[in-house]
Amino acid sequence: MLHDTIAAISTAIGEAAISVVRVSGPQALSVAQTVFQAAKPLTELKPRQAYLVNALDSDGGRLDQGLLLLFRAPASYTGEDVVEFHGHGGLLVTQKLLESLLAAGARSAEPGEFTQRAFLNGKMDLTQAEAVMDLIHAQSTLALKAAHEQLGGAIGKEAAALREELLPVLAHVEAYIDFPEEDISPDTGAALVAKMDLVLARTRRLIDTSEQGRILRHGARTVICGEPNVGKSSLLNLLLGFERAIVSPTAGTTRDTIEEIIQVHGIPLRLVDTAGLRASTDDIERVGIERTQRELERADLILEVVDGSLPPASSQRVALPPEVESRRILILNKADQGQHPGWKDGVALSCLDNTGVEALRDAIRAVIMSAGTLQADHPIAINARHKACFDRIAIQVQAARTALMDGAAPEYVALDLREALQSLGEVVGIVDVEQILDVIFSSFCIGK
Ligand SMILES: Nc1nc2c(c(=O)[nH]1)N(C=O)[C@@H](CNc1ccc(C(=O)N[C@@H](CCC(=O)O)C(=O)O)cc1)CN2
Ligand SMILES: Nc1nc2c(ncn2[C@@H]2O[C@H](COP(=O)(O)OP(=O)(O)OP(=O)(O)O)[C@@H](O)[C@H]2O)c(=O)[nH]1
Ligand SMILES: [Mg+2]
Repeated sequence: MLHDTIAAISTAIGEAAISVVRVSGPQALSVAQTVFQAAKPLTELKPRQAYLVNALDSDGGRLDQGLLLLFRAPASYTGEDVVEFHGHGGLLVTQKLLESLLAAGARSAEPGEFTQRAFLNGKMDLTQAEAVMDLIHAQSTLALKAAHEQLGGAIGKEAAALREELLPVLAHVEAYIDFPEEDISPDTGAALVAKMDLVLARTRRLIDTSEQGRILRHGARTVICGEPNVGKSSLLNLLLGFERAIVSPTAGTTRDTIEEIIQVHGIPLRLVDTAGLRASTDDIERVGIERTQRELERADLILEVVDGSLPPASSQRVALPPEVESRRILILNKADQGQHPGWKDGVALSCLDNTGVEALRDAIRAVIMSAGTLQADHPIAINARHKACFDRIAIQVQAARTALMDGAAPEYVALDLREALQSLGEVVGIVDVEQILDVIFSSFCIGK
């Protein structure tokens, strides 16, 4: 079990109005007793009630005055005794407070260790612990919604439901192991196959949400491309709302790709501004252009910018493979200079006077939504770790199904089913998690 007591600064490091330092573990109250001066011994204070106390530094000198909040195990975030101090948000005062708690016997918490303890103490399953970080990292409304859903246990419930479907199948098959003289009858076999098919369909539906998960967690890969000088960097700056990329009348200004995350109608986009596409003899520019080509191949969305005031010419257009055509939006920039009548479609826009941006946002949403990967009404979005587990589950259930259909011995069918159940346990962290815990929690913030 967890015998030591951990402490960390749980708010961002920097000057702020308030900062929170927290302690969790069996000695949380005794450690805090050394550091905080309250009217009564901490054990006599009411849990979950704020008290104004003095905080002392490690030499016993006055350090800060702030609010103390305590939680008694198991009714806390971590499931352990927890003491929080909400002090003045100064860099030095907060750091000294942590040192004082460490001197009083707490150990510095590792990244994610509070949430890891919440998981280890059964306060949440592994998918919920992961959702805590998704929630903190969310950069769009839809990502936030999916994180809330997962934090509420949506993926854990799906895993539990699949387990409930699979367990009776396994029990049934195992019953035949004990009676080797009896074969599984065709009727029973068909019923078991039907149940496995249900599990397979449900598993595949979950796997299908991993693309949505990728977009919500990392943003839809959006490439701004076009000839030099058409206004690609101006468009990036316009969508971002600040001057991120250098804009200049010199063609070939942008050489390297520039990436930023923005939100359009609740959808996160990882926006990539690229080097203008043209035949170039400049080595550096050529590398930039090759990079653009690679980005185009893996893009979820392509914003192709042309100067709409000029007549359409093939040199203006970016040659794209047909399969990405449905993901392209043609943007006729420089609408302030008038639109050449030769352009038949496209979204007219002016980076100079800000017109056409709303139409572009709508077009972006339409393209992303029509790809079918994002579903606003289906906020479940599994991550790469979940996908690896569900992929295995699908393979294992499929193998059990094939074995059963082929009349294999029930032992073999049972083996595959047990593996599938094992993988289901991994999703929520019931089994086999020791090695993955460090990987998951090390990506957390300290103090979370
Ligand atoms: N000050 C502060 N704010 C915070 C947190 C925190 O730890 N401290 N949280 C964390 O990072 C989040 C809130 N999450 C929390 C989740 C459960 C419990 C808790 O005390 N659970 C008990 C009692 C539940 C109840 O009374 O309904 C339990 O689960 O038994 C506390 C915070 C965000 N805001
Ligand atoms: N009139 C007008 N000028 C624009 C508009 N958008 C951009 N420009 C100008 O066009 C020039 C090129 O803009 P950039 O955004 O640097 O173009 P780019 O496509 O990123 O160019 P490269 O990085 O060289 O490929 C600059 O002088 C901009 O001020 C617009 O909507 N109207
Ligand atoms: Mg540029």
